[in-house]
Amino acid sequence: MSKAPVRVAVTGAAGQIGYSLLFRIASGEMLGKDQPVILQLLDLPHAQKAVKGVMMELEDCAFPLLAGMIATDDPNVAFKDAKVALLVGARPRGPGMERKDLLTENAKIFTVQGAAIGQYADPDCKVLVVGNPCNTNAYIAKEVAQKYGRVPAKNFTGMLRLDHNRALSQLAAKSGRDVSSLKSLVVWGNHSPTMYADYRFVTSNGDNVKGLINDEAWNKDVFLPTVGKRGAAIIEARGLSSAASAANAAIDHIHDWVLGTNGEWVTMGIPSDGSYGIPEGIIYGFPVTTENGEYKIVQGLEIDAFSRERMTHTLNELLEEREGVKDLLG
Ligand SMILES: NC(=O)c1ccc[n+]([C@@H]2O[C@H](COP(=O)([O-])OP(=O)(O)OC[C@H]3O[C@@H](n4cnc5c(N)ncnc54)[C@H](O)[C@@H]3O)[C@@H](O)[C@H]2O)c1
Ligand SMILES: O=C(O)C[C@H](O)C(=O)O
Repeated sequence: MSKAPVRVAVTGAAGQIGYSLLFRIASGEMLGKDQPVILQLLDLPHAQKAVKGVMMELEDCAFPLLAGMIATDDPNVAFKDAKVALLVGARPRGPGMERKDLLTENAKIFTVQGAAIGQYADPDCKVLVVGNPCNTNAYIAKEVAQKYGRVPAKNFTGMLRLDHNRALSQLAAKSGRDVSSLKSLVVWGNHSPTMYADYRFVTSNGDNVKGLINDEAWNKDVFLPTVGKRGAAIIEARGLSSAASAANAAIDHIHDWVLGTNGEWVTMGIPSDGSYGIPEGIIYGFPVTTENGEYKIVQGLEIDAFSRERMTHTLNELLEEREGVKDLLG
């Protein structure tokens, strides 16, 4: 018997990430090749015509798993009964900006959408915030949604997966090992240049990759800055922020959360439970494994002095961002 369709809400549906994302969701790459989906597309009133154009293209793909779609400018309609919500719609940064420069402009979007999710989404809705600064926007949506007591705080996540994937590619290139052989990477903290891509535990076919590379200066002077500043490098090269790779990371994040990682680690930005000394509730990149639709933080990792310093640095930035949105949360 075929499965019942799952409602997937996507905001910013007329944007550049939306254009890479929607076709892959509809083709089954996110929730599985046997899972029909109904797309609930949110964008601003002036973008509705463009959303209709994207829907025409989706129709023209004749995806067998696309069981329906709606377009709306009303968050309460877009999130109704959604089991997955991808919060992409927000202003992207331009050259010379940091992601946190978007905070005041984009933060209000996530108070409205957090309230809509809290009231109307499926109580088990899995929420991924992509719009920047994504950790703090996820924090805002989570806090606002908690006022309604329906969708639990743990369901609000931010996207660190693009950083994780970027780091994997850099490590594969440096070590000469296949990207698919690399296991146990984590990117701690904020989706910003302060993030800490920690390759100390990475293995490839049983070999420790840090040992294989054996070049501490490369870690500090090349790897960490390359991963941390990759978003800016793409803006500089393309004149626009990353889109296809961001959509790909969103697909990976939800795919693994829903369908499981078979014991392997991925990085998710999740509300801290206090693990590794990160204050409870902050949305922070952690190593997780997932099973049956639930994530679990990988525990017991040794945190050396260098790592602690980097983890605290990125935490401090998140604490500052939280302070910056305090008034919005009342
Ligand atoms: N977390 C990450 O790794 C990551 C990666 C890439 C981009 N991003 C962020 O994703 C966001 C979207 O990027 P993009 O390139 O698709 O931008 P874009 O400008 O191409 O598209 C954004 C879309 O969002 C819509 N929008 C704006 N406000 C909205 C609202 N309140 N409700 C619904 N829709 C709204 C716009 O009309 C537009 O269609 C940006 O904030 C960008 O910085 C995050
Ligand atoms: O860097 C940006 O502003 C876009 C995105 O967050 C990225 O990392 O590519």
